[in-house]
Amino acid sequence: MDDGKSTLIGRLLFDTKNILADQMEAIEKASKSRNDGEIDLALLTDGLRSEREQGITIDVAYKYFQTPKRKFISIDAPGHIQYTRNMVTGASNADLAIILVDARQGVAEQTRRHSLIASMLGIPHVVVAVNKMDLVDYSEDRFLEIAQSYQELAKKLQIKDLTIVPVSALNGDNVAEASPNMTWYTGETMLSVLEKVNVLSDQNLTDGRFSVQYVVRPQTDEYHDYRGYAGRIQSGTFRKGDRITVYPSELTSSIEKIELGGKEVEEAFASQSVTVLLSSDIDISRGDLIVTSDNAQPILSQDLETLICWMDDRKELKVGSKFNLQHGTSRTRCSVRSIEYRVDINTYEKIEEVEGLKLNDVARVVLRTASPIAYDPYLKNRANGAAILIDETSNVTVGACMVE
Ligand SMILES: Nc1nc2c(ncn2[C@@H]2O[C@H](COP(=O)(O)OP(=O)(O)OP(=O)(O)O)[C@@H](O)[C@H]2O)c(=O)[nH]1
Repeated sequence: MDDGKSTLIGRLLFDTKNILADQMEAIEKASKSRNDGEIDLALLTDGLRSEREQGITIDVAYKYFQTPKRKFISIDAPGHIQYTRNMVTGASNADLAIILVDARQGVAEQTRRHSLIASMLGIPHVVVAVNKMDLVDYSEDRFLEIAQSYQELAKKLQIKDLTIVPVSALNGDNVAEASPNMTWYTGETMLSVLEKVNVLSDQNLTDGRFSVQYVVRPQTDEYHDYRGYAGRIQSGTFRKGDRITVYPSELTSSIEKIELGGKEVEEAFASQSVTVLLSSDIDISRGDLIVTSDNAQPILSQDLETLICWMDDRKELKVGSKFNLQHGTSRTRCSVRSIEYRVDINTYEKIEEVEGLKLNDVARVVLRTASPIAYDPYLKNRANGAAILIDETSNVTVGACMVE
């Protein structure tokens, strides 16, 4: 909290000229009414803050910006512990996580928690912004001290690609432009890291997974033979003629037609929403998973070993607790068979013999589902390896699961 998240995002938008003239005017006006009269870039993201103060539950805030090299979506995961839930839901399909550290405080509990979650979520690239360098006289020694303690943490979490940048979000040092105040730093600016990071290799582009959202069956004579399956491709590519297997039934067929935005296409790939028609009439319903037969197949099972981030502040997760498990478009009941261990947030050690999970606890939990689900291990396929736990009575999301 208050590490400078809003200011950093504001600075990125400002320096990359992604702020509209009218927004800028409003910010200048609002800043003038404050005592120091300096432009407060945090005001850009402050719509969020006033909502939060009114106690309205906000979900993840998305901000879009671009440079000549790339388009970005920034997902704001507010820093307070209670907001970890937003971080989990927002971050499971993120390519890169920026973790902010206040240079005066160094690596804090929140840094450890967010880093653990980034690593659990398999976010492939982590950039640590050591912020407020202006408040520590742009000291190289202070930066190196923080960088070293973060590197130790990163090693334990097996974070693969790590970059640590000293910045001042307020003044713009090393955000989009190299800092004249930290000539000892010879690495890249934050923006240049964001622009160069290789994200294509992070997606699973081979294993076709398509979770059926609707069965399309127009009730008119003209279309009486039409039977399409609409949904979003979670991973991989689907081509006309591909052999497919449907889960959980394991019935097979092949793709006759793919429709994208009302037009027929030869192929479609991850994150596109399409309607698929098959060459034979097999029984498929909402929640089924269509898979390309010639690639790796998912695991079909009722027993799931998962890493869970528990998000309920009222109830604890206990052995025997029952939930609805939402995986892709399928929903099934499940119960907790065992809690193997909980992860200590400070040392990342495994604590065994755990009675129950409290808000924000991260643990390894074995679940048993009422009907089999077709999943992939999360680290192989993030889209088809993640699921959420839903409270049966309140219908609220109470846990995020990464299937192992
Ligand atoms: N001196 C200095 N102050 C900064 C810097 N970055 C942010 N601040 C100040 O730190 C305070 C908190 O900044 P915010 O951007 O609102 O922090 P936040 O992390 O978004 O805070 P929450 O939204 O409450 O989680 C503000 O007063 C900022 O002006 C910096 O690089 N240097």
